[in-house]
Parts: sequence; structure tokens; C-alpha cells
Amino acid sequence: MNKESENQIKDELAERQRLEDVIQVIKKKKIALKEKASGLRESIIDLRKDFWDDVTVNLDEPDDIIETQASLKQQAEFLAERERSHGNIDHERKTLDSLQDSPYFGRIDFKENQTKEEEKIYIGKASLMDEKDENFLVYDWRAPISSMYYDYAPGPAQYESTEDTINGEITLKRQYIIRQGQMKGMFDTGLTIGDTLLQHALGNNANTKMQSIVATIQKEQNKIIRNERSNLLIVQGVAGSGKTSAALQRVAYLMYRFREELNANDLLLLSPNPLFSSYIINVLPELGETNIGQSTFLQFLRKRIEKNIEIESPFEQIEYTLTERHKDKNDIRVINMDYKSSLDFKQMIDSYISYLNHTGILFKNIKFRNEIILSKEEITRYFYALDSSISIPNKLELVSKWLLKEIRHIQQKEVSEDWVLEEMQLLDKEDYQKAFTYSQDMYGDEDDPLQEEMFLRKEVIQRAFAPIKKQIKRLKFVHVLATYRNLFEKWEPNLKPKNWETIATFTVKHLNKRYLTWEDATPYVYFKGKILGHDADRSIRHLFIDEAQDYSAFQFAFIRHIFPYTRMTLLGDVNQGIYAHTTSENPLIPDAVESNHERITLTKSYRSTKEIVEFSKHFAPGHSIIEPFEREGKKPTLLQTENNLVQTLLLEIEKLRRYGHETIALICKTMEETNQIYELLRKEIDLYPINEETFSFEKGILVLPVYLAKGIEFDAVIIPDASSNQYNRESERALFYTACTRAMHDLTMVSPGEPCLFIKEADNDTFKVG
Ligand SMILES: Nc1ncnc2c1ncn2[C@@H]1O[C@H](COP(=O)(O)OP(=O)(O)OP(=O)(O)O)[C@@H](O)[C@H]1O
Repeated sequence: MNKESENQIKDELAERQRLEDVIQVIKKKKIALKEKASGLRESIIDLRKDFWDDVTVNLDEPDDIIETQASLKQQAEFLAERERSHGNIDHERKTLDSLQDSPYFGRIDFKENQTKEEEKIYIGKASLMDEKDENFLVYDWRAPISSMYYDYAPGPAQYESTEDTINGEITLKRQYIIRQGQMKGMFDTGLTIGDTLLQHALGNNANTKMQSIVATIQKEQNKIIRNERSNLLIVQGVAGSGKTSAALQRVAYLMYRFREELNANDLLLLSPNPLFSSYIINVLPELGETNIGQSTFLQFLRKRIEKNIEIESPFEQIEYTLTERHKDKNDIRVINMDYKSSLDFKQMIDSYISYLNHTGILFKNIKFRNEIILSKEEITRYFYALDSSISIPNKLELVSKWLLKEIRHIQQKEVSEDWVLEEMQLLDKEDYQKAFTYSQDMYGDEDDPLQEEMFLRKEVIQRAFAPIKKQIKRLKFVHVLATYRNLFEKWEPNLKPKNWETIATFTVKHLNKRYLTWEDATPYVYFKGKILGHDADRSIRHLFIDEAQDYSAFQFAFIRHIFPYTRMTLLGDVNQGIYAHTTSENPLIPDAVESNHERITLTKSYRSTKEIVEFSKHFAPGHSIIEPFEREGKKPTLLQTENNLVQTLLLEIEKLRRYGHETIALICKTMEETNQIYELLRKEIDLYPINEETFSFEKGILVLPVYLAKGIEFDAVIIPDASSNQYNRESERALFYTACTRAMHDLTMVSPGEPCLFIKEADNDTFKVG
């Protein structure tokens, strides 16, 4: 045996020994923690049981009451503090469990220039100290020193400590695969983080839940994850380049880095569809962090729109534009979408709002018992008599105060009406008792029926007017929808855009049915916020927007308006813009955004095999560079069929299953096609149709429209109709590209008839005809 192999064996033995030692430490820590937890649990149970014993309750004098309150508060705080500690212990226990399974995944040996000392730095999902809590056995991957693991190959390296830049040299970089506490593999790596480990991670079957990439984060991705300085970080990354993965790792990083200031409620992720939301749900808990708030943009808008107004979903909108019947570019709907997505329309709303400051806001009558008690004319007069320099929301606040005062006068008049007496009969026994006690307290022992009656009358009046007052406080007397409608119906804009009359007629038709098309939903909420005020959200500190290419310029401007002080990370791919309104105004396109931003571009695609990337990049809509990660597979297959579609699909599914694929997706262009394919195959095979209400999926055979497959991946993808009949418009290029790039290992396109133009654009040797 030569010296080198001898050293290698020694080294491996030492690593195995260290792993065992570390696991021993973890086990001991778990035992100690268990004891601490049981002590704490008992003390919490005792505290809850004896809560009142330790509180001095005395309500005799005002001073005693204050003392009682203080004593109660102290006791409650004491209990809460114990419960918090118990929660922390629980968190610590989960961390130790996870470390026991796999305590670390990487190591660098770093020699500092100044001290000349070399330290072995082991990196894992969380930090671990030795038994005396003196030295780090494992560093958290987010610690400053760990950044070098992701950023440098062996050789000169540096990192930013809290005070200074530390320079030195990495003399060794090593990776481990440790599962169930056992060393399964160990590699010394060079330039990038272990192709071996990455190959291993990417070669596995697709998961129905996304996994964290902590062990194999790439240098470019690390820049996104650890970026602290920019207020607006824009990531343009090709399909499968790890944008979503990086975004979630970034959340975990920020929560660690700013743990004193940030908690999960301060972060929000806007995601493309409910299926995606559940797809990523495990990543943060796997990294030891709590999940942050998540919402689709539709859910976000829905919360801000009146319940009795129906909103079209973005998917219904896409379905409309993709359906063959509406392919005409002059389709009024498409014209409407284009205009309502633009900043020009936002400007038009702004000038309409300036106009409304002088005239034009519509109000509703305030009715009581079917009678108008305050008319819309009176409200209008009061509103427009207020100084025009006061903003509309502030004027509405003044109107609201005035209305409440008027209501009080009306209440005083109504109290002696006959209907009040009738309603009094319906009051509870307790109310009569209260009236009696009140009269006793106020007017001595003698029973005073008149006072009691007055008390009860007032009670009836208070209850009857309570809903009206609530509505007034919520500014419900403003007829927002009708005022918005007048923008199109009555108002004469100075500068009318092209096709204004057609757009206006189309919009009014829908608003009359209390229906907002998707392109009108954001403008409406923007308008409503500007009129009623209070629309800025200052509670969110970081906003993440995934699939950012699918937002229109108007939607972005609106988001900025709602979150004026929030830091933002936008992640997207211009190649995957599937909405008709993705225009040159989208912020992912340079120059379209605020000047103060930072842009990171990811060009390497990790999801799909080299063959799938080499094929699909030929017809990617943008002109961006797309590089494959070197993972070999089979070339995509094109199957041309004439009239045996069902047979072809069944045979192909069977073949893909034989290859070991567990998640096979039949990706269609529309929901209409999805339903057709489902109907064709459902009697032959078990398959799961997915629609916009599907919240999660299991392994198996799935059938879904491409817009619901956004952000998700499958072992194999079959495009059941890749013919020129189905994909024939330039605007469908991104859709076809998105469908192809959902495949990790295998891609099959079935074409009844002539294959689509996009396939023809690919080099012949990048796919095979089967
Ligand atoms: N550094 C990495 N280590 C291991 N796996 C990675 C890494 N980067 C990306 N991946 C894997 O590549 C796949 C694609 O990642 P992700 O979904 O984050 O990409 P994306 O850019 O958001 O994709 P798309 O825009 O196409 O939806 C996932 O399976 C992810 O786990």
C-alpha cells in the first residue's frame, strides 16, 4: 500500500471516529435537554394548577384592584416565560434530532493569515458546541465563516466577520453524505461544490415536496441568499436554476442573521398558485425555521375587495387567451388586458382621482328601517364643501365623524318612537334586570318604571344603530364600485388612449354585473385604496415575489405602493412569462425598474438533464444564456401519432414507469385540453387531474395545464399534444418552454400531426423521433 492510500485510510478512520464522537455529544445533550424539559414541564403544570394561589386577589378598594392586576400580570408573565423556554427546548430538541441524523455536510480547513492557525470548520444545518459549550463542533451554514465553503475553492479565501475582513487560505474542502448518523460517502472537492454530491441530489426521483439545497448551494446562488445590502434584489434565472430554492434559503438566512429583529410574520412570499404553496411548505421547517406567510396574488387582492364582487382568477384569464376561439389580436379582451396592465392606465386613475377631489365621488344613502335618514346628496354636499386641499381619505374621515354625530341626533329623536316600545318586548330578561339595577343605582330604592323604560329604549336604539355606525366607520357610505365605473362611463379623460371607447364599454358591461376581470382587479384595489386610504402595509419587512415575470407593470407599481418601505426580492424568468401582459415594462427586464436595485442572473439549469436543457434552449423566448448542469440522460422523444393517441400515451407512461419514474406529468396547454386528456385516459389508468383548487399532489400520474405546473417539477413530462395545431402562436412559446422544463429526467412530446414550430427550431440531433 502506498503512502497516499495509507493516509487516505487514516483520514477516513479519523472522520468516522469524529462522527461517532459528535453523535455521542448530541445524544448526551438530548438527555440533558430531556431532564431540563421535564423539570420545566412540571413547573408549568404546577404553575397552571396553582395559578390563583400565588395571586393576591383583593377587589375592595381601587388600590387593591391595581395591586391585584399587577400580581396577576406578574404571574401570567412568569408562566409565559416558562412556556417560552419550553418552546425553545422543543425547538432545540428538533435541531438535535436533525443533527443526530446528519450533523454536517461539509468541512473546510482554513488557515488565517494573521494567526497562522489552521482550524477545521465543519458545516451543518445548525451550530453544535462541545459538551463544555466552549468550541464549535459544527458551524451553522449561515455563520459568516461558513460562507467560504460556498464561495471558494481551496486556495486564498476571505470572509466578513462582525468586525473585520478575515483573510487566509482554504487548505482542504470536503463533503460528506451522512444519513441516520452513518457516513455514506466523503469527497474532497475542487472548484465548485461537489459535482458528485450535486449529481447525487439531482439524480434522485422528483419529490412532491421541495427539498432544501443547503449542502450544495452554488456560488451564484449564495450571492442571492446572503445579500444584505440591497432593498430591491432582482433575480433573473433560467428554468431550473434554483431561484425558488435560493429564495427559501435566503429566508432562512435572513431569519438567522437578523434573529433579534425579524420573525416569521415580518416576511411574506407571493407565490404563483396554491399547489406551489404546498410544494415548498417543508423547506423552511427542514432548515429549522418557521414557515413565513404565503399568499397568491389573487388571495392578496381578494382580501381587499368587497365580498359581493366576483373576481376572475388569473388562470381563467389565461384560459381565455389561450383558447383557440380568442386568438384574434384585435379581441377586445386582449386590448383591455394590454391597457389595464400598463402604467398608462395607472396614470389615468391618478388623474381621475385628482378630478374626484373636486366632484364625482358617488355616495350611498344611509337607510334605517327602510327609510333614508341621510341622503347621498347631503353626504355629497358635505364632502365637497370641505377644503379641496384636504386629501380624499382625510375628507372621508371628516365625513364619517360628521355622519356619526348626525346619527346620534337621529338616535335621540328615534328613542321616543312607538317602534322602540315594540322592540323592547323582544329584549331579554337580563336586559330588564339591568334596567332595574340601573334605576336602583341612579334613583335609589324606589322602583321607577319611567327610568327603566328610558333605559330599555336607549338599549334598543343602541343595538339598532350599531350596524349602521360600524358601516360608517368603515366608510361603506362611499360607492367605490360605481365611482370606479364612472371612470369609464361618465368621465372624459384629457388624453384618451387608443380604443378607449371599446375598453370603456367592455369594462362597464362587467362592472354592472359586479364582476372584475383579472386585469381590472389590481387597478380597482389601487383605486379603492387611494380613495379610502390606509392601504400601505408597514408590517412586512421583506417581500419575496416568485415567478415575478408574470406580474404586469401595473401590478408591480401597486405592490410598491402597498409596501413602500419593504425590502423586496423578485425572482423570475423572462422565458417563462405566460401571461399576455408580460411586457417590456416588467421589472425583470433591465431599465424598467427603480434605479436603486441589484440584479443577479443565473444561467445554469440544475433541474433537467443536459439533453433536456440542450433541446429546450433552442426555442426559449429570451436571448439569455442557458447552460446545462452536466447530468446525462436520454434525449427528449417526439412521438408522431395519427389516430392512436390513447394507445401511444399508455405505452409511453408504461415505459417511463419501467425506468423507475414515480411522478409523471401530462402537461397540457389549457384546462380544456387537460379535461379532454383526463376523459380519454381515466378508464384505462389511475391518473390525477389537477385544477386551480388543488392544494397538494401525490406521486403518480398527473394531468394538468402548464400554468398550474409553474415552479414545480416531475420525474418525467409528457406533452400530449405538441402539434402545430395546439402550439402555433408566438405568444405560446414561453408556455411550451415552461412545459418542457418541468421535466427532470425524461421528456416526451406526442404530436398528432405536424409537430409545432418550436420543436422544429431545435437542432435535429437534440431529440429523437420515436
Ligand atoms: N444548488 C443546488 N443544489 C441542489 N439542487 C439544486 C440546487 N439548485 C437547484 N437545485 C434543484 O434544481 C431544481 C430546480 O430548482 P428551483 O425550482 O429552485 O428552480 P427555479 O429557478 O425556481 O425553477 P423554475 O423557474 O423553472 O420554476 C430543484 O429540484 C432544486 O432542488
